[in-house]
Amino acid sequence: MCRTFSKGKRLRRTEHPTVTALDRVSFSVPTGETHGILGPNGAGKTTLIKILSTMLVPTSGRAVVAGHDVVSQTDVVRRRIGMVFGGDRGLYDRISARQNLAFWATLYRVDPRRVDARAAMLLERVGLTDRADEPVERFSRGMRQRLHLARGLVGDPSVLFLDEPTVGMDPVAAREFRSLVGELRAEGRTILLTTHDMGEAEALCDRVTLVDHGRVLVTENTADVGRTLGEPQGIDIVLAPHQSETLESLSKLPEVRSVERLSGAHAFRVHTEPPASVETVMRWLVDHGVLSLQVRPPTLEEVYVRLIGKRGLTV
Ligand SMILES: Nc1ncnc2c1ncn2[C@@H]1O[C@H](COP(=O)(O)OP(=O)(O)OP(=O)(O)O)[C@@H](O)[C@H]1O
Repeated sequence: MCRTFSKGKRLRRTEHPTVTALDRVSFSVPTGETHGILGPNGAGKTTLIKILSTMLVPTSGRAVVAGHDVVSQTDVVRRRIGMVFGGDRGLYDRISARQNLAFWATLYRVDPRRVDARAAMLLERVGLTDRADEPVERFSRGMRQRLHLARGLVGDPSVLFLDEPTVGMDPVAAREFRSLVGELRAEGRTILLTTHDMGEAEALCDRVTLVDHGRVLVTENTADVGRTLGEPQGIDIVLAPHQSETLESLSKLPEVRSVERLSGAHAFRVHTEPPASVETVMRWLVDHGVLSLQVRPPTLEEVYVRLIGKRGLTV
């Protein structure tokens, strides 16, 4: 699937400057999977979600959601999906949480006799029953996001799109939100999540797709993505208090890229390069009396930074 946008004003009749937001993107998500779409600003994540949720049409190619084509079967797709955006879009501030949900339930053609019960059930589910009748403008970011999630669930969707749902939330609110997403995942809903938070992707996603410049770089199990790409593993070590010289010599080994201090006392993470040098460094550590050591796969963040990091801060 591809999607281009026209860029700025047309210069001459024949010229159509375009920006390619999605370039031959292809991947599939099995029913019941929580799938993360990761990539830097401008990679094409929102464009992808907009196409899959029928808000945009692809320039070429096709997309199927819940078994239905997003362009030719838009109405069916819309009845099966829910959307949750991060940020301030999509809620009416001056009316209450309950009124917001009743409004959306009506738009989703919920039976009018069941609208109140559905709103009450969703408010309970996202922990907002006590504040249900207050105007949304008084809500914190975390409460707004939980209301967003309730809104996304109004049509009881089998497929849920979450576009940076925890952006701007404090860590406690984000954790509560993730636990709600975990419950939805356990119910067997299919979830497509975009996020810049690698910890969030690691905690929630069965598989991830990394995109950059509108292209898919890799689709892989979250836990295996580093190994699949041959990313270097790390070695977590704990040194005895008298081993400061060992640490110094370790840092100077040609196979050691960096040594990172961990939170525990005398705990460090050794990053090796190339990947095959893990064994050499392990042997060196054992020979130098380091008894607490454990090889661990690269984190998603490490994989991301190595694949995309060089341009991760540019658009
Ligand atoms: N309506 C539009 N008109 C013109 N260009 C657009 C439009 N929407 C997106 N683009 C361009 O398409 C590319 C992909 O944008 P998109 O918003 O999908 O990226 P993203 O990965 O969601 O970024 P972010 O993480 O910042 O939200 C960018 O170059 C962007 O400028």
